[in-house]
Amino acid sequence: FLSPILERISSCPAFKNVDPDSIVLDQLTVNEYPPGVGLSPHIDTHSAFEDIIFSLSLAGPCIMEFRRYEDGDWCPKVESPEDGSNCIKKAIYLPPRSLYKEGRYAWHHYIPHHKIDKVNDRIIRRASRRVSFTLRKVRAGLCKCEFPQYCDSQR
Ligand SMILES: O=C(O)CCC(=O)C(=O)O
Ligand SMILES: [Fe+2]
Repeated sequence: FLSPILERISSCPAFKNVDPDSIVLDQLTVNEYPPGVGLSPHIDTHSAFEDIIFSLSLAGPCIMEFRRYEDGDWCPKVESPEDGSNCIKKAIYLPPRSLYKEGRYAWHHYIPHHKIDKVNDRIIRRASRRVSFTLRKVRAGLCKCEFPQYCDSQR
C-alpha cells in the first residue's frame, strides 16, 4: 500500500535537485479521527524526527489550523488575526486523497473539535471519519534547527 505513495513523493518536482537519501521516510503514524474529533495543538518533537513531514488524508475531509508564535509557547486565548494578535494563524483544507508536505518546526498545528467547518462562505461537514497516514524521517542526532524557542534539543 505504501510503496506507490513513497514513489509519488520522491518523484515530486520539488525534489528534482534533492539528494534522494535526505527524503527516505522511515516512520509511519496512522491516526483515525471519528467525526467531530480533532487533534490538540502541538509542535512535533524536533529531537525525534527530521523536519520533512508528509501526511495523506483518507476518508473524510478536515481543516488543519496552524499558529506561529514568536516566543514559541502556545497561548490558548488568541484574538482574531486582524487585530494584531500575538501569532500568525493559517488554516489549510485537507480534502480526501490529498497529500501535504509540511515543515512544522515553528508551527503549532491542530484540528478543531468540530463537526462543521466554515470556510469563507462554504460549510464543510465532517460527516465521515478521517484517517491520516503521516510519514516522517527518524532523526539520528540532535536537532540543530534555527528555531531554538521551539526545539527540545536546544531548550
Ligand atoms: O492527521 C494529520 O494529518 C496530522 C497528525 C499530526 O500532526 C501528528 O501526528 O503529529
Ligand atoms: Fe503533528
